[in-house]
Parts: sequence; C-alpha cells; structure tokens
Amino acid sequence: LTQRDVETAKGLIRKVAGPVDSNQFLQFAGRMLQLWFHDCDTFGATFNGGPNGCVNSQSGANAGVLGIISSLNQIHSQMRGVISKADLIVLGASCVIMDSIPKGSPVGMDLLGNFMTGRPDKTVCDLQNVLPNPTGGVSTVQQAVSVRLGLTKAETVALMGAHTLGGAHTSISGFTGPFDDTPAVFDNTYYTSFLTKQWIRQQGQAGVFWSANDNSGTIRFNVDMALAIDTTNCRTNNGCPVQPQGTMDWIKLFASDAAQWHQNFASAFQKISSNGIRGLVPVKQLRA
Ligand code: HEM
Repeated sequence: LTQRDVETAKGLIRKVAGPVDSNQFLQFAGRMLQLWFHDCDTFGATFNGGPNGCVNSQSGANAGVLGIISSLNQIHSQMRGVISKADLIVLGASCVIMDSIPKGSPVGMDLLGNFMTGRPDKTVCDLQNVLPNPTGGVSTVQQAVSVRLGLTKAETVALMGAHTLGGAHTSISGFTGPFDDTPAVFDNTYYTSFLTKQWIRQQGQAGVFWSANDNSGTIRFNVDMALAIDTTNCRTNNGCPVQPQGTMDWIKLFASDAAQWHQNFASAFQKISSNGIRGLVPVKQLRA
C-alpha cells in the first residue's frame, strides 16, 4: 500500500458520499460513521472482535449499514484488495467526519493525517448480537462503550457526540428523527442542544425516547439523555437531577469548546480503531 493508494481510496469514498451539502452526503455520512462503530464495538464482546471489516449482517441493528458495506466492498475490489475492508471503514469514517466539520470553526483533530493502516480482514464475521440497546441508561453506555472499548469518561462522552451526524429511521430502529438540527454537520450541537432545548420523555413503539419540545423533530435516545440527567424519574430534563456519574460536566465543556471535544474524540477514535491490532503503520510512513 502506498500513500497514493490511500488517496485513491479517499477519492472513491468521497465519490460515493457525494458533495458535503447534498442529500446524498446526509444519507451516507451517518451510516458510514455508524458502520465504523458497529465494526469496532465487537471488541471485548466477541472472541477476536474489533475493527476487522466484518459486521453481523443478520443483526437488526446493522440493517442501516448494509448498503455502505456493499459500496466499500466495491471499492475494495476496484483497488484489487491492496487496502483491507477494515482499513476502508476507518478511512471512510475519517473522511465523513473531517469533511463535515463546519468551515471556519476550530479544528482540534486530524483523523486523515493520522490515519493508520494494516488491519487484517476477518473472513468469518462475529455473529453475536452485541450492540447496545438505545433505551438503556448510563450503565449501558459504560458497559458497551467505556469498558468494552477501554475509554475514559471524557472519551466516552466525546464519542457519543458522533450522534451529531445522521439520525434514526423507523424501518431500522423503530425511532425517527435527527439527533440535532444540523444532521449533516460534525458540529457540537449534539452537546449544546442538551442545554438549550427542552426534552420531553416519550413512549414510542420501540420504547422510551426523548423529543425536543420545539417542532424540530429532533430526538434523543435514552442512552444519550442519560449522559445529561438521571432519567429514571423525569418526564422532562428541566428541573431534573443532573446525571450523578459526572458525564454532564463533559457535556458542558464540549458544548462550550469544540476543540476540546475534537481532542477527546480523536483519542477515542484512534484507540477504538486499533483495539486488538498490532503493527499498524501511519499513513505518513508509507511509500509515496
Ligand atoms: C450506547 C451506545 C449507542 C446506542 C445504543 C446507539 C444506538 C443507535 C441507534 C438505535 C441508531 C439509529 C439507527 C437507525 O434507526 O437508523 C443510531 C444511529 C447512529 N449511531 Fe449510535 N448508538 C450508540 C453509540 C454510538 C457511537 C459510540 C457512535 C460512534 C460512531 C454512534 C454512531 C451513530 C451514528 C453516526 C448514527 C446515525 C446513523 C444514520 O444516520 O443512519 N452511535 N445509534
């Protein structure tokens, strides 16, 4: 693999993603990033899990990412397999994140410049359904994100900010709506809207969720809301006790300082993208 090959792969991914302000990008970006999480989140949960280019296609939670997998498979064949599918997933997530940071806002990470390659693909996928339930509480996030992936509290809250991209679909999770008002932009409104919007607890077909009290159609899963408040006995976030685990302090920091969020996000991203893999090579060290 050469630096030029990585540039070619980026070009092919960006072609499928479409222009950053297009509806095509909005559809692609959230799913691409979700695929990265679902590939990585098997680490510590299944034997030999981690970023291995393979997700359980029979799990309902992966229904939304199957189209992205087939696009990446095509790129993998086009490039005659010189770059693994696992590397393409990390590269694809890095592209959609870096490309959708709003122009002119502070940037505290360089996921593309720090891209590392060398993840082997697993031929037999992890078949267990290990992905977390969105109706869970803060312990769900602790188990399925912090403990399983080896993240600090700050990194965990920073990673959940990935819910700034994309949204939920009735046909996939049974929930519907974006998670903030700018679902195609990797900005910190995931955090600011915890503080600026009033959120109302709802009981939907697929279970409990929270909707913004402003006709924006914006929703939050209980796992998201539980980072801010103790959701157990509250109908709205207003006047509700703050989450005693201390995660609200990080929400406030990331809401006021996007560069701090980026730094913690980048460190979570690098950790999770290399869990269980030895000998990754920084793109900068590849032959031109
Ligand atoms: C406890 C942890 C988490 C739970 C329970 C959870 C659950 C979900 C669910 C149910 C959806 C909606 C799927 C759909 O209806 O299309 C979703 C979307 C998404 N999730 Fe998470 N998630 C979690 C953590 C994360 C993390 C750590 C990331 C990091 C990359 C992430 C990235 C995404 C993205 C980008 C979308 C939007 C997908 C789209 O637009 O189609 N999630 N998540």
